[in-house]
Amino acid sequence: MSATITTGEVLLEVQHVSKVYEEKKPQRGVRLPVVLDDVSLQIRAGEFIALLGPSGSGKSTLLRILAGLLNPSSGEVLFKGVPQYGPNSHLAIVFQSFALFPWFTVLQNVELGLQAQEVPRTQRLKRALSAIDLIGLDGFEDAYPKELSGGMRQRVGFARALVVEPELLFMDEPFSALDVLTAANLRKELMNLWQARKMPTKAIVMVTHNIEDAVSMADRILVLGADPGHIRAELQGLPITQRESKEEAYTQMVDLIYRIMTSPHTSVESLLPPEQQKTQTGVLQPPKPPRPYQTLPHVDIGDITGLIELVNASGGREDLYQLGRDLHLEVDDLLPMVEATDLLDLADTREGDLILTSTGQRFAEAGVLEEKQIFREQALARVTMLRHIVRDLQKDPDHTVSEEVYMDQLRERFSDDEAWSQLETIINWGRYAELFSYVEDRGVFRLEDPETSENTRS
Ligand SMILES: Nc1ncnc2c1ncn2[C@@H]1O[C@H](COP(=O)(O)OP(=O)(O)OP(=O)(O)O)[C@@H](O)[C@H]1O
Repeated sequence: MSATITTGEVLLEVQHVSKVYEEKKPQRGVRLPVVLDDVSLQIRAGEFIALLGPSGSGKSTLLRILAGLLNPSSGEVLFKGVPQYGPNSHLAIVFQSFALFPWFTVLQNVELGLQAQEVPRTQRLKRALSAIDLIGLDGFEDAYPKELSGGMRQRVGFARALVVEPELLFMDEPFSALDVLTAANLRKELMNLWQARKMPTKAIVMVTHNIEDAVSMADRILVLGADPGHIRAELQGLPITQRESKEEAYTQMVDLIYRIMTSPHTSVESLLPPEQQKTQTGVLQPPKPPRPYQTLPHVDIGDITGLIELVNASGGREDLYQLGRDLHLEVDDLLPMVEATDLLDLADTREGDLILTSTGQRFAEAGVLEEKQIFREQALARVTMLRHIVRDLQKDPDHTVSEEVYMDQLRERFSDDEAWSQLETIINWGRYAELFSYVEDRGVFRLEDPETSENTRS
């Protein structure tokens, strides 16, 4: 699927790119997950693109493939129509973690960007000083990174990227390690430089977790979906004059993206207001069908309880965007919690709202013991592997079963890491529901009281 809503010269593109991370030592029976599946994207001169998507949807992988830091497993990367292999010298990246050398000064860190290009010493110095000046670091040339605040360090990150005068600037969550005010300040300055064309960069691509960053900065917003990673929706950004939180169009756009991201299995088209369906969107992919097996969101019970209680306090229905704000959570952190409440049939999502079911309402109003009882009933009814573990424990003469039995099943469906995470969530939920105990050093599940758990037999 290709970009369709912008018109400048195509600088960089990926065509039908897929990615599977090969293991150094492949293990038999372990499934290698497809991280990106048939992604095509064009980056055009003059545009600022934001890549949004749930955690694990492959945003950083896509950015690294575009930058030539990672090879796709299939598909092509083209720079101005020419196939690319290896790092692209026409672009620079700013990372979340700043990635500065602590033993070099600000000036030396910025100059480093030019050393690889073999720019003569005097020119290097001139260009580094001018990048330092541009990004507001004047006076800090001789300081070491440890003497600088997070915001100033990230400025060094920007100066080091801009000193090479890249045609494309990539940013991987550039503001997420900064406090709110510092991030807002740097964001504003960057946008001023970009909009006033004070930097030589022709296009910017930013990976972000923050919907508001995307809406306030980007000309085009790509929302990735997961399992496997793909471009789910392409939305035209707002005109610059409407990119402020007091504007109605801004609130509507943020709300729409929230709705898209919190409804991973709903067609984006059905979430769009009719007037937007034709005018403001490009590619809209039908949702990937849910996996034919269950995937548990990794969420603590306390978070599920807190979310349900908060929605109950708002009368049993609350806007997801508002919930994210109340809980100070990015959509990526809210999404697994919403999925968990949906999986346990405690709440449903509809039109961007989270609505408690009658069981969810009972759960919110219950005391601790009853809450646990409801959780146990819901978990047994809805979580297949928990039900299987309890059934196997009841059948076993010692009421003990090894975790390996379930890890073998999980490894057939998930990567090794994800299989362990799935098991960990099953253990947490099962322990809370008092369905079994888990003996960590032996890696076994045990039925504490086979008599009382008789009623859980399925
Ligand atoms: N070097 C690697 N080797 C193996 N798997 C990897 C590697 N890097 C990333 N992955 C896996 O690829 C998937 C996508 O990761 P990626 O970091 O691209 O996603 P993302 O959308 O940027 O996630 P996040 O928002 O959490 O940073 C994840 O499941 C991750 O575990």
